[in-house]
Amino acid sequence: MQLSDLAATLGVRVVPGPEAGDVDVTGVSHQADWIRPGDAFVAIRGARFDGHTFIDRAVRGGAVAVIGEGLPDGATCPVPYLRVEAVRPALADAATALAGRPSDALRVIGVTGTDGKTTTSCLALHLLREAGRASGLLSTIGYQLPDGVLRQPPSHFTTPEAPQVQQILRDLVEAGASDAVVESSSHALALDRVRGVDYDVAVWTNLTGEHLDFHGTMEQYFADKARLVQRARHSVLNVDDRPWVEQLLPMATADGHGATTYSAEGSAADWRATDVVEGAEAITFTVHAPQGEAPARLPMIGRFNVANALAAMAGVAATGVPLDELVAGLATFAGVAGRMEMVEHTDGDPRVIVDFAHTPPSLEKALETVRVTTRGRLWVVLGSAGGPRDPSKRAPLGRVATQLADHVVLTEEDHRTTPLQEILEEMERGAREAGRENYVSIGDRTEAIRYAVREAAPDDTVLLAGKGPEETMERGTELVPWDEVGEARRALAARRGEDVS
Ligand SMILES: CC(=O)N[C@H]1[C@@H](OP(=O)(O)OP(=O)(O)OC[C@H]2O[C@@H](n3ccc(=O)[nH]c3=O)[C@H](O)[C@@H]2O)O[C@H](CO)[C@@H](O)[C@@H]1O[C@H](C)C(=O)N[C@@H](C)C(=O)N[C@H](CCC(=O)O)C(=O)O
Ligand SMILES: Nc1ncnc2c1ncn2[C@@H]1O[C@H](COP(=O)(O)OP(=O)(O)OP(=O)(O)O)[C@@H](O)[C@H]1O
Repeated sequence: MQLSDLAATLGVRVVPGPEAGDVDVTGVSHQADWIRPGDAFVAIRGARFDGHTFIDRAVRGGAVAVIGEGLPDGATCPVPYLRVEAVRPALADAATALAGRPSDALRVIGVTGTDGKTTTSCLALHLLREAGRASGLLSTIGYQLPDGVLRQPPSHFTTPEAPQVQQILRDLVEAGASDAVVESSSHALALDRVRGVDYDVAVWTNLTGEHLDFHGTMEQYFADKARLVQRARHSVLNVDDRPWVEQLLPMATADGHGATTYSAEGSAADWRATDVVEGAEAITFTVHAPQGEAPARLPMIGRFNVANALAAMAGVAATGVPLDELVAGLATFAGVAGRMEMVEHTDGDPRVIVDFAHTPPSLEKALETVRVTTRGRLWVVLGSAGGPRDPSKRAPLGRVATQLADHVVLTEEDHRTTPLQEILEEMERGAREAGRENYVSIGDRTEAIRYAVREAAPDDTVLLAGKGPEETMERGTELVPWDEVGEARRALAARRGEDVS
């Protein structure tokens, strides 16, 4: 694409560099180290750096133009400069145009919400594939083309920046995909990372207090997430997500857009689940849909996964897949790593479950649902993240854990540069304020897991909460490899007296 055409797309004029004449722009990046020859570099003023500082590095990497909100006083640019009003929308618009607007050629289902995004996205992908659609996924766990291989984009976001989003959608189109599921975080919606995505369907799971360190207030968090529902031609909304659903419905149906509702808790809705039976390894229920009703089996544990299943089914149904195919697809879902993942065990071992719940509401739901299928006592091992993460959830996590589990082991979870002792004390305070004393604090997570697994009886369940599938632990400024399921396996082996040194 010629730079003059890109400038026209962004509605701005080019400030020429020392060389006269137009240039061909072949890509775009906001990260100087990722620039390939022919790219435009987008200079973002961030929290830590001004991207303009990296112009020389980007040009050495082959950048042929720079897009930004204005050069710093006295600075010059060795290549043409496009001055825009707002740099993040420009990054998205440039990336979308350069990728050839790939989402126009796809049916796109966007999934947002505080909890359940990844599970719902993976379920939706599975249902689409079982219905015979060549489909892809962009999610916290990585991205998948129709070949089903899980790949990682260069930055580890739920939803990466616009150039990667658009590149992945482009790759999907080139790989022959007809459908895409895009897990769309509130950060991505607020920071215009998905601005160029043309959503056919928006799926909303729920909204609870999280990420307020970024959004500031619940109202802003809601408004940022609601952008997805406003943009999509059809929305799938959770009527149990009060009070937000009342505000969402009119937003979703403005501009002649459609909406369907779902409820896993027996409320009136287009999609409902009744006769829910939670088993040790699967949940069965009757699904009531606009097309009729059918018995369904979901091979997962966790009552909230009924809501995720309804959300995914309603989202995929909105793209034209019939109910019988959805129900058949549900029965063959293999689950998502680190979400209610059961660790294999032998007779005499307690049941150990690894789950990603890291907010007080999701921990509450996780403990409630695990309790239903626990014959003996319920243990939970958990921590709370430090550094920039919201400190206000530490005491509620301590309270919820000690109120709903019989035994609680408080431990580390990415404390970063926050003193671990400070986090443990806040969680202990939450427990004490609830009048609970059923906890111990063991800072080292390996030791904490070994303690709970060793002390638990065969009928007990040990829930390892908060780390889920994460592959690293942030201790101080150190990033150490982490494998929660591996830790659980070694703890079970140690309990059986095997050598795990
Ligand atoms: C709050 C937030 O989202 N900030 C984002 C912001 O960072 P920042 O303002 O600190 O940027 P900066 O590091 O000062 O750099 C400014 C510019 O210089 C560039 N730069 C910087 C250094 C360098 O060596 N070279 C270079 O080119 C950067 O690429 C950037 O364009 O812009 C950066 C560039 O894209 C993002 O990496 C960064 O995400 C931060 C690291 C982050 O933690 N984001 C998380 C919280 C996030 O997005 N999470 C959501 C939700 C997850 C969930 O649902 O749980 C997600 O979608 O993952
Ligand atoms: N519908 C739901 N309601 C409440 N809690 C849920 C729901 N679905 C999943 N959870 C809990 O949240 C955890 C994370 O699930 P999942 O990864 O699907 O959500 P997410 O929204 O993608 O999370 P994140 O934004 O942190 O990546 C699960 O391990 C489970 O404990």
